[in-house]
Amino acid sequence: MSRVYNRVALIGLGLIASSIAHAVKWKDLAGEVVGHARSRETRETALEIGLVSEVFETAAEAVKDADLVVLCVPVGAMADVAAEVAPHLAPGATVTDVGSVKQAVIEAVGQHLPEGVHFIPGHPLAGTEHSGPRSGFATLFVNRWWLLTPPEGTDPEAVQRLRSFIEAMGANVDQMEAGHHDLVLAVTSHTPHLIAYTMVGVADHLRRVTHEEVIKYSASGFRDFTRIAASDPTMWRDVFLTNKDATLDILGRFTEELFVLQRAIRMGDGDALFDYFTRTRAIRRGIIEAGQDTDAPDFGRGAPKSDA
Ligand SMILES: NC(=O)c1ccc[n+]([C@@H]2O[C@H](COP(=O)([O-])OP(=O)(O)OC[C@H]3O[C@@H](n4cnc5c(N)ncnc54)[C@H](O)[C@@H]3O)[C@@H](O)[C@H]2O)c1
Ligand SMILES: O=C(O)C(=O)C[C@]1(C(=O)O)C=C[C@@H](O)C=C1
Repeated sequence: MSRVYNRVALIGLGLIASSIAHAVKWKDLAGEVVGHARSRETRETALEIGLVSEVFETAAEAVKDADLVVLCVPVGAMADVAAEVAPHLAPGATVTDVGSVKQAVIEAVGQHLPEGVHFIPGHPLAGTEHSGPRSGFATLFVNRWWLLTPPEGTDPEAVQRLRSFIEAMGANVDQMEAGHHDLVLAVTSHTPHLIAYTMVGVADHLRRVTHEEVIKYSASGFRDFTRIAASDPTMWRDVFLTNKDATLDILGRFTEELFVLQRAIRMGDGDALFDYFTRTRAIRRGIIEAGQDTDAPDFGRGAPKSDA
C-alpha cells in the first residue's frame, strides 16, 4: 500500500490514537505521524515508544502542515480542540475524529472549521477497556467496522482518500447518517456499557453483605459480561451526556424486556423463559456466524505493535 497522506496529526494520544499510529507505521500509510498530548508524561511516552516522530504541547502546533488531522479525544473535549486547531489547519486538509457519538461531534466541531477543510466524522467500532498511549496495538482495527458520517456535500474525493487510509489499516468502512449511527450505537455499545457498569455496582453493593465473596468468586459469566465496565469513565460520561435521547430510548426498551423476564421468573413461566432464550440465542449465534463476533480472546493481537 502506498502512502495515503504526507503528515498525519493525532490529537490526544490514548488507545485509539496509539493504535492508529501503530497501524500507520505497520502499513506505511503516511510520510510522518505527529501528535499532541496535554500531559508531559504522555508526550514523553509517545516519543519513547515511537508512536510519533514529533509531539507538541499544543494541538495548534501539531496540526500545522498536516493533510490529515484525527481528533482522538473524549467527545466532550472535541469542541475545544476544534476551536484551537481551526485557525492553524492547512487549506485542503481533512479533519476526522474517532468519537463514539456522531451528531454531537458534528455540532461541536463543524462550527469551528474553516472553508476549504474537509470534515469527515468517523467512528472505529473497535476498542478495549484499556486507555492511554501504551494500550494501542496495530491490529485493533483489522476486520472491524469503521463508520463514516460525512455531512451532505462533503467532497467525495476526500472521503475516498480517507476510506483508503482506513481500509489499509484493515477495517471495513461503511457510511451512514449521524443520527442513525447514534441510535444503532446506543443499542450495540452505549446501553450495554451502562448495564455492565450497573452490574458491577450491584455486585459491589452485595459485596458488603456477602463479605467479599461476590468479587472473590465472580464467575466467568460476570467477568465476560462486565469486562467493559473497566473502561475510561471520562469517555463514557461524555457518551451518555451527548447521546442522551437515544440511550434513554434504548434503556426504556431494555427495562420493559427485563420486566417481562422478571414476571416470567416470578410466575414460574418456564415456557416463556425457554422461548425467549431460544430466540435470543439464535440471534447471538447469528452474529458470530456473520463474522461480527469480536469477543474472541486476544483477537488480532498477533501482529506487530510497532517497528520501533
Ligand atoms: N476506547 C474505546 O473502546 C473507543 C473505541 C472507539 C472510539 N473511541 C473514542 O475515541 C476517543 C478517544 O478514546 P480512547 O479510548 O483513545 O481514550 P483514551 O483515554 O485512551 O485517550 C484519550 C486521550 O485524550 C486526552 N484528552 C482529553 N481531553 C483532551 C483535551 N481537551 N485536549 C487534548 N487531549 C485531551 C486524554 O488525556 C487521553 O490521553 C473518544 O472520543 C472515544 O469515544 C473509543
Ligand atoms: O471492546 C471494547 O472494549 C469496547 O467496548 C469497544 C467499543 C464497543 O464495541 O462498544 C466501545 C466503544 C466504542 O465507541 C467502540 C467500541
